[in-house]
Amino acid sequence: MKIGLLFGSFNPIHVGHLIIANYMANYTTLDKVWLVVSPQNPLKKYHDLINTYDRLEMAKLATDNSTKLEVSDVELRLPQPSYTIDTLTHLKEKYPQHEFALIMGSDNLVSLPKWKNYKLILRDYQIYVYPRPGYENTELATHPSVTITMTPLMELSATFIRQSIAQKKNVQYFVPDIVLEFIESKHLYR
Ligand SMILES: Nc1ncnc2c1ncn2[C@@H]1O[C@H](COP(=O)(O)OP(=O)(O)OP(=O)(O)O)[C@@H](O)[C@H]1O
Ligand SMILES: O=C(O)c1ccc[n+]([C@@H]2O[C@H](COP(=O)([O-])O)[C@@H](O)[C@H]2O)c1
Repeated sequence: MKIGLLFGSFNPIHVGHLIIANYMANYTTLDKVWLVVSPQNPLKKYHDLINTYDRLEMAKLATDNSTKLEVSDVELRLPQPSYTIDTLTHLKEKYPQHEFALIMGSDNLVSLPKWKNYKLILRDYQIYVYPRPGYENTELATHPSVTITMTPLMELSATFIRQSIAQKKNVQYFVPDIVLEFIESKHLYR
């Protein structure tokens, strides 16, 4: 099977993530998309990063009724911070029957040269990129491993959702109802 990997902190998962993942699983040659929950992003310093298990649980709840989206906890068992090349190497060994590809926004394609062993990533993996406003121009866009898609976008971020919850704003529809129920029941991001 050809599996697209969408890496993220998912702090929390929101409809922006789900729209991208579902588009990639249905409108490209990918068969499935795995949302890989990163315990610690190597390039981000959070002060409000909640427990990895709660982030994982919300991602699972959000994708429970999908046949094409799955959640992977593989990075919980790997050294931190989570370097994508290391996770890819691990997955390739563990699932030799699958072909793995990467999914990322054009913002990440611009910063890809800062990632660990990025040349190896480009050499060995296909990358499906969705455009993000302000990040249209990067020479990597024409790299043979890169496919630029026409994904519909929803400019929403987990940062905005966390801040909104802290300000007691109603974030219904930014996250699936079941995720909102989880956040409220555990008093997250207050
Ligand atoms: N609204 C969105 N549309 C498209 N891609 C998104 C959107 N929000 C996040 N992404 C992408 O999803 C992946 C996982 O993102 P991440 O979990 O860091 O979410 P985030 O909303 O950007 O979080 P934060 O605001 O906490 O930094 C990243 O590749 C990121 O670029
Ligand atoms: O491997 C790296 O060097 C590397 C550097 C920065 C980010 N990443 C991965 O990219 C994912 C999305 O990053 P971000 O900054 O858009 O949230 C993150 O969860 C990491 O798995 C990976």
